[in-house]
Amino acid sequence: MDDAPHTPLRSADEREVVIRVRGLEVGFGERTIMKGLDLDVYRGEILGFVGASGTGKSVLTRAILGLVPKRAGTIEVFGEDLDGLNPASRRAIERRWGVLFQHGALFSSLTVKQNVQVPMREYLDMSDRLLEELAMLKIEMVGLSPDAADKYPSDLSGGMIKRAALARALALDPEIVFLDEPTSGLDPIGAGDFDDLIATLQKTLGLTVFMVTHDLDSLHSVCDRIAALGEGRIIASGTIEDMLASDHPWVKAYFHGKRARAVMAE
Ligand SMILES: Nc1ncnc2c1ncn2[C@@H]1O[C@H](COP(=O)(O)OP(=O)(O)OP(=O)(O)O)[C@@H](O)[C@H]1O
Repeated sequence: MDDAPHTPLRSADEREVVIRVRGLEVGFGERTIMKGLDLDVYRGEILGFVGASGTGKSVLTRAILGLVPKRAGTIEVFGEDLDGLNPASRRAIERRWGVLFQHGALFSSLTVKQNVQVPMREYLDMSDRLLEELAMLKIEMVGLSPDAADKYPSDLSGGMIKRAALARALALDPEIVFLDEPTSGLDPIGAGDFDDLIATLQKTLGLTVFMVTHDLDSLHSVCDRIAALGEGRIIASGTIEDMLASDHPWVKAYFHGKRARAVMAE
């Protein structure tokens, strides 16, 4: 195993790049979902990832996480090429990210606290007392009351499930969190509260957040940068102002559409 400290990847303007994707190609059978896709994610930013339904936002997220195979290209996380890692180094990288999948994906037979403890039990060797304390800390961190800890997912509201899933994603103090449509299914107030929570955690913990979202409110209120996926690659990226200035027809329709205008007017 290569234990030498890695020199962080830097962008041209000296920002640290925590995820670098180059020339990525992913497909299933005869279908190519993305090809020649390049993307940089910078440390400490909230990157909102948009694109029409079915363009491959979840597939890209899963490809970065190593859950779907790629046909070509490189994916570097924290400066390490994920293809070149032995299993121990790979686990060490995985410990440094947390994931909130689209539907929360909590284990229904486990309580909230037990769900939060799953990654802790897998990666950490600690006493039951410490596991208990750490899990309660994460539950509190996402704004759930202590009595939610012993509830089962079926006893929780949609917003509480998202928070519990976020607590589990934060279980190992990750540097990056991947959120796949975290506000889908929440009412606007619940979605706004969740956005505020993400923004607070990003500031207090210095998290890098990779967030797939259709939620224009989230894009406006919490994202530092936005990347749009279409035609199997990144068709536009930058601040909300950059997106508003884009000539790409889909980006234009999305950011200047009726719903976008309503959000801008708020
Ligand atoms: N395991 C798989 N096998 C075959 N096709 C797949 C697989 N996973 C995803 N796809 C296909 O890849 C395409 C992209 O799917 P993906 O879920 O990434 O879209 P998305 O941009 O996240 O969409 P949405 O916004 O609706 O969630 C879809 O056409 C989907 O059917």
